[in-house]
Amino acid sequence: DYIFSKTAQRPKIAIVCGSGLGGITGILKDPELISYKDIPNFPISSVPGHAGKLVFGKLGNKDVVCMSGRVHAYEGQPLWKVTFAMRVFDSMGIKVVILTNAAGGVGEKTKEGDLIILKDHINLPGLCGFNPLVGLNDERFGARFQETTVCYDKELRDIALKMAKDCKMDFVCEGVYIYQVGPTFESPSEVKFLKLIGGDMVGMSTVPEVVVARHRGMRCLGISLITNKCIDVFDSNKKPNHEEVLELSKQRSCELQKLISKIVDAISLEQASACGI
Ligand SMILES: O=P(O)(O)O[C@@H]1C[C@H](O)[C@@H](CO)O1
Ligand SMILES: Nc1nc2[nH]cnc2c(=O)[nH]1
Repeated sequence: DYIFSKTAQRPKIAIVCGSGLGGITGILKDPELISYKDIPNFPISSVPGHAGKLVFGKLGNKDVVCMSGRVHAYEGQPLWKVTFAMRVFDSMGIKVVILTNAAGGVGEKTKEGDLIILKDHINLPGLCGFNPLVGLNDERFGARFQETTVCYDKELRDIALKMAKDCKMDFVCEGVYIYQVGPTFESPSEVKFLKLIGGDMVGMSTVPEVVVARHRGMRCLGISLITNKCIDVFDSNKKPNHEEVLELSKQRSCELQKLISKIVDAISLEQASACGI
């Protein structure tokens, strides 16, 4: 109610901006900003590169809302707060959520600067009991047992790959994202393990949000920017750090904005509602 009292825009598409990836808010037409701190109960990020505002506006010919800044579990927030925005989006009538993140490349398939469309994820903490759907379930908001066979909408993934091909972006492909809570970056042995279990990239966000968004029936598309290669050799002098993550995000932000704009243009919202999702 608070959000709708502040804007007359009624978007059906939400975009969650990962670390340093909030630049897309700068290309929205007729932007209207709402600070997280003014929205009742909305959690505020403490991480550099996560601004803390909802920005409504037009991307091409469609209304969207961008979440510039997200909270992560490693900030000490419970998962219901980490995923709170998904419940807000659902009550606003959002049908499609595009989630971006900065991630470390795990396998040979990824290199710095690649944009990887999430084909699937491994919810490592979820498998060990740290899942946003743990707790009493209110059937009005989704089933007790949520299936996760296709978390990342096939039609949206195909659109993303086609748009990347049309734009000759040869650094875009699909991959599997592993969620770990953080805030530690991975040790070399952990990287070997992540590779072994089938991950292409690893990050500290997105998956809890997607689990809740799917529980609410919203269609999801995930895009990882590979900001660094995870280090799987012992005694390396190279160390991952948040500054290099933000630097790479800055360098690739134009391409990511272009890709998201094309995807949003190509999304058919009519088709989405015709499928009942
Ligand atoms: O919000 P995202 O997943 O883009 O943020 C990543 C994970 C950590 O928050 C941070 C590490 O540099 O970037
Ligand atoms: N877990 C994790 N998250 C990241 N976000 C950006 N780079 C990384 C990384 O190497 N590991």
